[in-house]
Amino acid sequence: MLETLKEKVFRANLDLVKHGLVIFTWGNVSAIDRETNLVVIKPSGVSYEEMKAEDMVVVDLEGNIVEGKLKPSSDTATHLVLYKAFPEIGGVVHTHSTYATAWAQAGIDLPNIGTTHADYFHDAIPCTADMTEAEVEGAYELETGNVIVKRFEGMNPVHTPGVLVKNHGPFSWGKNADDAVHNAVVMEQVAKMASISFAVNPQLTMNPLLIEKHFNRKHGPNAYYGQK
Ligand SMILES: O=C(CO)[C@@H](O)[C@H](O)COP(=O)(O)O
Repeated sequence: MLETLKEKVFRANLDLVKHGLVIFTWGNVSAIDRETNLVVIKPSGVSYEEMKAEDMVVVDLEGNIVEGKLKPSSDTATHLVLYKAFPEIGGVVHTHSTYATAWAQAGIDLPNIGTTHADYFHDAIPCTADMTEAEVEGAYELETGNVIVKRFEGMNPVHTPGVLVKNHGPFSWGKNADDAVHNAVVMEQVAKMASISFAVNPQLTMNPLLIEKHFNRKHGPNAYYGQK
């Protein structure tokens, strides 16, 4: 079932390697079929070199395996929370990419201080709060999703398609798996740029007019970037 989506999710997982976002098996991509509400996700702990499209696992929104010989990603419950909370999204990515993870470990929001950031993320990329003992000792991956959703109260997940899970790493999302991977690559790049910028000048500023200009030129009703 969902063979086409399995192939897309498989290719998207390989793109994490292509773009230098993962070491070993440190990452995962999923996508949802909104007609059936079934999610396709990579198997846990399988090297990208050995992975095949038919290894992708199909689960329902409660995490039950609907099809697949292998165990789904250990982060599956987090992906599922995001699909339930953000009906606009179609794909989710988690990595331990170096610079975005470093910001997550630093425990602060990744500020919007450049047009590269503003082209894809309207706001600062938020960092979640510390997880409580109950959250860590409980259904950890489920609670990881819950702390992301709590951090996004009052925020638009389409305008800011990513988050830094404190002391863990980045999650990104998009309209499909490829879009989620694209946003994961941008998150890593703008985290790297911000790290260098702050090292050069800790007193950074950003023109709010540039944020609106750059975000709106790629998003929304009057977008004009590319061949639109
Ligand atoms: O965050 C982690 C581990 O801390 C995970 O992202 C793994 O690094 C990938 O796990 P699988 O998807 O292979 O289960």
